[in-house]
Amino acid sequence: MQDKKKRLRRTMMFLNAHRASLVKDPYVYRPDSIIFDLEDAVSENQKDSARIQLYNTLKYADYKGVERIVRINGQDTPHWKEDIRAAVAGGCDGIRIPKCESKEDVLRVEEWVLKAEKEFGRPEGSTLLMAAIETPLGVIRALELAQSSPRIFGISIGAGDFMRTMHARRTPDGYEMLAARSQLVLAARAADVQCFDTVHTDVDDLEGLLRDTELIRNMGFDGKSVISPKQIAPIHSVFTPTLREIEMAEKTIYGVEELAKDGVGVFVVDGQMIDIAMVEGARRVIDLAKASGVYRGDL
Ligand SMILES: CC(=O)SCCNC(=O)CCNC(=O)[C@H](O)C(C)(C)COP(=O)(O)OP(=O)(O)OC[C@H]1O[C@@H](n2cnc3c(N)ncnc32)[C@H](O)[C@@H]1OP(=O)(O)O
Ligand SMILES: O=C([O-])CC(=O)C(=O)O
Ligand SMILES: [Mg+2]
Repeated sequence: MQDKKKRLRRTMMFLNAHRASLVKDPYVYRPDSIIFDLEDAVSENQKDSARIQLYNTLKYADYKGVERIVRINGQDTPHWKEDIRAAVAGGCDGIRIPKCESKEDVLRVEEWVLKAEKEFGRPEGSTLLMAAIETPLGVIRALELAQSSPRIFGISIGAGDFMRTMHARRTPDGYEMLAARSQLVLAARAADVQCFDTVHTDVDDLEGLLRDTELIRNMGFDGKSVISPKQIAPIHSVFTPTLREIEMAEKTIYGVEELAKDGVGVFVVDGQMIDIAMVEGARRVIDLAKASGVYRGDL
């Protein structure tokens, strides 16, 4: 469970669960996770057929190890309980709960997930949850949501609904998102769960996508939702440690190990002061490099 919760999720690609052309083989684009959307990408009169298509896809398509998450409809709709049954019966890895505002929003979903696990003979507790935060109240209660259930592996910010409910406007610099992003990443780190950024809706704006991704990676986010395969490679490039970062991490780990024997606690590598406090960050760089498949060293 802990391994599943902590897996690499640099990109989580949304797709409309109703569109056969999208669900048939999206794993070929190698996102870290797929999010089958039953919520806003599916029109009201297609909800039932989207759910049936979702069940069949989860049950019969081999996604070659790519994680399969389902975004259910909101709890103010008549759909969410059936969404959970279809997702769990099909064997999804996790459920994304939209527009979360309180612990109860998560606990209600958890109750129905457990019922479905029992009904369809899935291992109890195996379906993970993530809380999507998309309103001011949700942002203020980010820590409560991040700590709401042992099934929670992460929280995410959704800019579309957040801008709507804040009466705010998106700008290229993203200042209007700064308070929410900061609050989310603080809550996620405090609760030891992952943190994901919102989608970049302009699929042709590579420059803006890279700027946003650099920003959220520097803030401590673990990944970003995407809406198009075009967005996967640029985001992975930002989240994959560079050769220089890997070399510096190795020098830090080996250096602290070696010099500690001689009673040296602080030293300089390439003009940079290194001390014991930097080892944890260096190990994280190596772990991310390993998970991203670019590490060739012995650590
Ligand atoms: C604010 C929110 O709530 S966001 C979450 C809900 N939104 C979504 O789920 C939208 C997901 N994205 C999509 O549906 C589509 O990318 C759209 C509608 C935005 C654009 O669709 P298109 O115009 O077909 O995109 P485009 O021409 O770039 O597609 C190129 C290829 O990538 C595929 N593709 C595009 N988006 C996706 C996707 N999300 N998942 C898998 N494959 C995709 C297309 O099928 C196409 O494949 P092909 O060349 O084999 O035919
Ligand atoms: O969570 C996301 O990025 C997509 C979404 O629902 C929103 O922006 O409202
Ligand atoms: Mg939304």
